[in-house]
Amino acid sequence: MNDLANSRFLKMNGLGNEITVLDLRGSAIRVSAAEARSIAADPRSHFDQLMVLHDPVTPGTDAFMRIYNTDGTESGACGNGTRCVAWAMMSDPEMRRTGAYGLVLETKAGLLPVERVSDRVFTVDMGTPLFGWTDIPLGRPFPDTRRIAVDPLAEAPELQGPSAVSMGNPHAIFWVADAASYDLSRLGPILENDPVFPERANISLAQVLSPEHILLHVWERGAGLTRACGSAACATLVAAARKGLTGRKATLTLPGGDLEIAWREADDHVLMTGPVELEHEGLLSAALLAGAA
Ligand SMILES: N[C@@H](CCC[C@H](N)C(=O)O)C(=O)O
Repeated sequence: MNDLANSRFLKMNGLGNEITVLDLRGSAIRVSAAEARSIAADPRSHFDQLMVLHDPVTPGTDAFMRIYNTDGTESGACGNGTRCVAWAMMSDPEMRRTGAYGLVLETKAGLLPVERVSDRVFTVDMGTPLFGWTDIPLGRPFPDTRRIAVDPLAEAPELQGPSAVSMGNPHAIFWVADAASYDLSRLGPILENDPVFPERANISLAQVLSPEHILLHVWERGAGLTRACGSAACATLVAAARKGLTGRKATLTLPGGDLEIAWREADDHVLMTGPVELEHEGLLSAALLAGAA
């Protein structure tokens, strides 16, 4: 029997970004890429991101999170998933609970302090954005990552000069006049795999509506078209502010709803505020996991 078979999971979402939460604290079990893909293959536990909780590593933190995409690859950041984990750790009756109003989560990319704003609304301190071409990373030097170059697409040659940002994961933001007019499910996989992104990238189409409001459609690396992406919203606000298109605070409207993003002047940290929803709980399918190497 697979170690994960019949483990309890929570199926949640952050603005429709599908999140499955699995609590492995207190055990030495690790999820393999094949197991993550099996969990994603079951409609009950399907996810854009699987958030796996492990015992804390850094003193003063509440848990270490490993974040898996649908294709089994791992990411250093997931804003919507981090809010879901915070709700689960503070409110799920069967989880070992911690932090009534706030906690600190850790990923391979750093620390993420979270505060509860109301029952199902949380603010995550997503940390400091990085703009250096080696930090993002990009495959070749760009002195100014507010505008980089990708291979032109035959069907949308105007998609050029994206901004590139790391929020603990790589993001490319294309500035467009009408985000909804593009077929991102066709263009996303090509742009995600452009040779300029050696670790691939999350692809955003951003339409600036005003200095306080951006419309955003996101193709997620390793997961595909999603209804929302928290780290993309943070990366987009920061990139827009650096280009002088917005101030340091804006509402980001995604297909799943709104996120409030603020880029704090005092320490350059990006704060993301948004809701979470619990859909159902369940037990991981033993039959599907039996097929995972
Ligand atoms: N949905 C997430 C980001 C997901 C991570 C991404 N696909 C990656 O591989 O970096 C969010 O809400 O931030």
